Amino acid sequence: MEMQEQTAGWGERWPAPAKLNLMLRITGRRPDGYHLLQTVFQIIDLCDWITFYPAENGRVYLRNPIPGVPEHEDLTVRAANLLKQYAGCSSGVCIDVEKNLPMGGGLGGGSSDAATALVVLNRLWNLHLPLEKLMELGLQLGADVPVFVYGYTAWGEGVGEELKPITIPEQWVVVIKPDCHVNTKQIFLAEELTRDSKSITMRDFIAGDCRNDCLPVVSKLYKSVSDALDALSQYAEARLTGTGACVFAQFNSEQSAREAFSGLSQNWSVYLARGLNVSPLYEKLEHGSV
Ligand SMILES: C[C@](O)(CO)[C@H](O)COP(=O)(O)OP(=O)(O)OC[C@H]1O[C@@H](n2ccc(N)nc2=O)[C@H](O)[C@@H]1O
Ligand SMILES: Nc1ncnc2c1ncn2[C@@H]1O[C@H](COP(=O)(O)OP(=O)(O)OP(=O)(O)O)[C@@H](O)[C@H]1O
Repeated sequence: MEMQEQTAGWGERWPAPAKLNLMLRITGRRPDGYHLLQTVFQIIDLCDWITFYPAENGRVYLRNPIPGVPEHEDLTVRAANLLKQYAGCSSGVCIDVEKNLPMGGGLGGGSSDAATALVVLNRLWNLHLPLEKLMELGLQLGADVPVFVYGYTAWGEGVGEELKPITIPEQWVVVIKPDCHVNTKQIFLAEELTRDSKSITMRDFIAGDCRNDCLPVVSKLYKSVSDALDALSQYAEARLTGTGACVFAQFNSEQSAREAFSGLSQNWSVYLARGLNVSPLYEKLEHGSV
């Protein structure tokens, strides 16, 4: 029995879901240059999958490093090391990331990988850190990490770390990944970016105010993003997630989403997904063995 408790969860696949920013307003800028936002993060069912294996001598390493990302910079490795350092933990881990989410797409894949590492290793290493502490550690890795630790579709303010629950219909979505990587920093540094949007309420958002202030800058700099928006607009209202490059549209029925998906797949890299109110990571934690 004791043995089983020690090994449960190791060697299992844990989901790291993507998010969409259903709206994104920039309401100001902090003295350190970071932008103050209002956003709605919706978790979707497209996922990376992460497996953790015990490792000797406190080593933290990747089974398969992502091409182009040095191992020590990988967000899962950084998350594991941060957790070890904060908790004074001497355990090790070998991390296997099955990467499905496009990088630099505005879907938050790297951030979600980091959040899954924080939440699952907290359990596997028996650290018992509270969720708030994991969110705080996550924020040191990136502005999108806290929402994935939180694990619910949320209304976000601050730089995205002040989160409140919001329940949204779990609609079908079609996501296009244009063939470019958008550099988040470049967009936030752009002179022409609107930084003084008025704050809105959840009610304004639900009534249809879902502008993304990054859209004009991104579609001007990246033609393939504006082309993708045009293509998707033939089926439904198309929006940008985060700073892009991905664009998405919501559909009320699976059939209408599938029609758009098929129509677009010939010319675009497209994903069909479902909006969720609860992260699949938490579904697994509640029903799984850890
Ligand atoms: C655009 C969003 O995806 C919306 O969810 C996030 O705000 C961006 O989150 P992220 O990719 O985790 O970004 P980070 O890695 O924290 O930041 C990348 C760079 O973008 C700029 N940045 C980011 C977030 C923010 N609120 N203001 C900023 O000015 C900073 O220059 C930062 O160095
Ligand atoms: N495990 C990881 N998965 C993806 N990217 C990683 C990872 N570790 C480090 N990175 C780095 O982080 C960068 C951003 O990746 P990510 O997938 O989070 O982009 P994104 O979808 O644009 O995120 P966001 O919506 O947070 O801006 C990558 O280009 C890569 O250099």
